[in-house]
Amino acid sequence: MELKPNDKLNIRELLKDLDKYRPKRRGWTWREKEKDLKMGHFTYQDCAKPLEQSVPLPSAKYFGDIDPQPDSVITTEIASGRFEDDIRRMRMAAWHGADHLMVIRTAGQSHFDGLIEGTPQGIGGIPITRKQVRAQRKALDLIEEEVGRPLNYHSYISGVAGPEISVMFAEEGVNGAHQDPQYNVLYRNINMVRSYVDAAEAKKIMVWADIAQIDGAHNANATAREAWKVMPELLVQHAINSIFSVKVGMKKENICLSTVPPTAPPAPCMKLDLPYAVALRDLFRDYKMRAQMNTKYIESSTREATVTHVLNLMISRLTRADIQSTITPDEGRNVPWHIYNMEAVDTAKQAFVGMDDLMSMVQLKEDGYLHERSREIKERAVLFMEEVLETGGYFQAVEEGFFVDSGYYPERNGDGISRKIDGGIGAGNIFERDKDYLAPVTAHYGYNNLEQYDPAAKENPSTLIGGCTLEDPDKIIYIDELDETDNVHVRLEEQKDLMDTSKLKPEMEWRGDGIVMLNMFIPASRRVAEYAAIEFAKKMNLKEVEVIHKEVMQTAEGTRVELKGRVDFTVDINDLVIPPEPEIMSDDQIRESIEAQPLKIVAGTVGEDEHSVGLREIIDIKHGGIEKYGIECEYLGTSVSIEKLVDAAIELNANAILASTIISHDEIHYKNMKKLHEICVEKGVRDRLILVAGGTQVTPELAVKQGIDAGFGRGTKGVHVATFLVNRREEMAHEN
Ligand SMILES: Cc1ncc(COP(=O)(O)O)c(/C=N\CC[C@H](N)C(=O)O)c1O
Repeated sequence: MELKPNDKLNIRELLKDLDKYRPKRRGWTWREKEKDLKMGHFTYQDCAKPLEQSVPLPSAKYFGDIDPQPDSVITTEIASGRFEDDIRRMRMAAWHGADHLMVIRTAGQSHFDGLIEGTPQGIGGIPITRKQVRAQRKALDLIEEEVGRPLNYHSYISGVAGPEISVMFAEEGVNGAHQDPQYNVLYRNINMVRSYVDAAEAKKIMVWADIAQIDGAHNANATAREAWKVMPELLVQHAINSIFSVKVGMKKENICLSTVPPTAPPAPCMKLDLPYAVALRDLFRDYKMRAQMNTKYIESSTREATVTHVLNLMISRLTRADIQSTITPDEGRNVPWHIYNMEAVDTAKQAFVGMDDLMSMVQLKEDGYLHERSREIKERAVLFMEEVLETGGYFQAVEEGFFVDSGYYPERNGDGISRKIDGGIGAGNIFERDKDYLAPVTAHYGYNNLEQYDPAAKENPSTLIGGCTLEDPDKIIYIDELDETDNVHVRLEEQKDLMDTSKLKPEMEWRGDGIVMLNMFIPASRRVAEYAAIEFAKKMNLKEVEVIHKEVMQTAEGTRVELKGRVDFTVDINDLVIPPEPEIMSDDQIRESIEAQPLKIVAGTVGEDEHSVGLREIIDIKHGGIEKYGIECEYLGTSVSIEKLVDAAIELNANAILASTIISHDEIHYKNMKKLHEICVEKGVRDRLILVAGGTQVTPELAVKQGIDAGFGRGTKGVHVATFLVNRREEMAHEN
């Protein structure tokens, strides 16, 4: 299979021969930094090798459509619950610049004490199964070919089945995984002895597979009553998982500390979060930093979340982020929708390239508040660790509720998460290995009496069985489906009307869900506005209408309301009347036509409007404007009356009038177009003048309805206008 940019990824095709699929490689891939990267007019210092195909930022069009890629790996979290839909989201995210696709697991998979098989639908994420992992890794093999950059596939090796999942991930070429026994203990109440024994095994296998590890410290940020209070303990949590991983044999460049700036505005978050970020990177300078965005202080305003996340990105830029994980700005109101995954990836890309080479201009002060606060956090962390040791070690400290206490250590409020050493899920099921214990497998932690059969096997255990599944994937028992009703084939059958057909339905979470969003301002108080908005949406025949965001503009004057609702109908592409894309002639064709028959225009920004940039770009030769074709342009400036524009055209015997109509309040742009047409008719020159209007809010079809010859909207370039003028003059010559 090969992906073509204009063809959808064929899920059915992808699912074929999954039993024969083998991963192309093992291990994590970091971005290739390119020093002095030249793109367009600019040189970048903190960027990586560009993509071969991508979706640039909207404003890239002003800079020759460049799409510089920051040097940090960028993560997007994928969580729809249907892996077949997630694959499309992964492709979109990869085109927007994500190279770390992190797949959230279905709720509670941590408590499954074995592997799940097949393709059941998940809740808030997918049940991580071999088949789903294979399908997604196989898809990423194709997607990385089309964007031209390796893509890291990631999910979680936590929970009761951690070791089993780590083996499956190693077999399936998974590139990154969360693995932190503290997560099991604190947040999933899995027995701590079991969790550390399992973690040793899982990490050993991750080492073999070169899987990059992300720890679970970020969870304390989200769980603590006041996130900034757990900063000392977070350093301790990072230390525990990091050194445990090193002891198991994990290399430090694969140990990624998961760190979240703990606060968000209106707190003075830079003042609170930057010292912590500095302290962390100071203590753990040999390890990788996986910067996460704040998920705790996030509400239903995607705007507010985005600003908070840009501040988080600034901390990353001021310190270090080897992996920049992104949180969708709609995290605070529902399961992330794919359009917001792209927003989050774009926010990271945009902020990072916007802050390119920042540290060549600014420096973090090494004295004063920043230094003192950072040092104080480290001191508190050391004291915390010392007390853990005094109290009898980690297990004892957990039992005494040391962790996620709402006090700022050494302040204690006695409300930490306490777990019994002999309690929790999986308690009491750790057994000492017998003297003759043997496991002929390549990656295995601890006592393994291989010499009893072959002393040489100690270096290469699986030689005893001719290779285990890590050497011989044909030994993997691949199970296709276990549930005949809850699987991807049933879902695809349900969706068949919307796949490979001309029928379209809007979607937010899943293909065919019909979900749309509405944004409206209601001039009423919050409660009234909410219920009025629902009523409007219902009258628009939306189903299951739900308000997903309310924002007071002023308590009495009005409220902004965002809603979601469902449409039940489809639109057939074949029924759409799509006007042809404006054709453009080659530069030479235009020049030849103008040389053969000179063309003169008058232009101005009409009405009481001072915007001039857009029109100048359409006209001026230095912007690739129409002057470059030899068209003679008489520019009358801004705030030009319609009458003056027409009189100038008559006086100069021009062929055309170009009116810039940027302001669109009260449809003034269309009113001015209508007036332009009418004045030309009144003066008896309408049939010899080409009338063109342009502006960012101009819809071509509506412009022509005002009587002018053409309207040009956002993104128009000189070549579009020049092509139109040449063609329209030709038409008029035939008409007269
Ligand atoms: C160490 C660890 N293991 C497993 C899980 C989740 O695993 P279950 O939900 O199946 O228990 C988590 C959760 N956080 C990861 C999402 C976060 N938004 C992130 O980007 O890190 C975790 O931190």
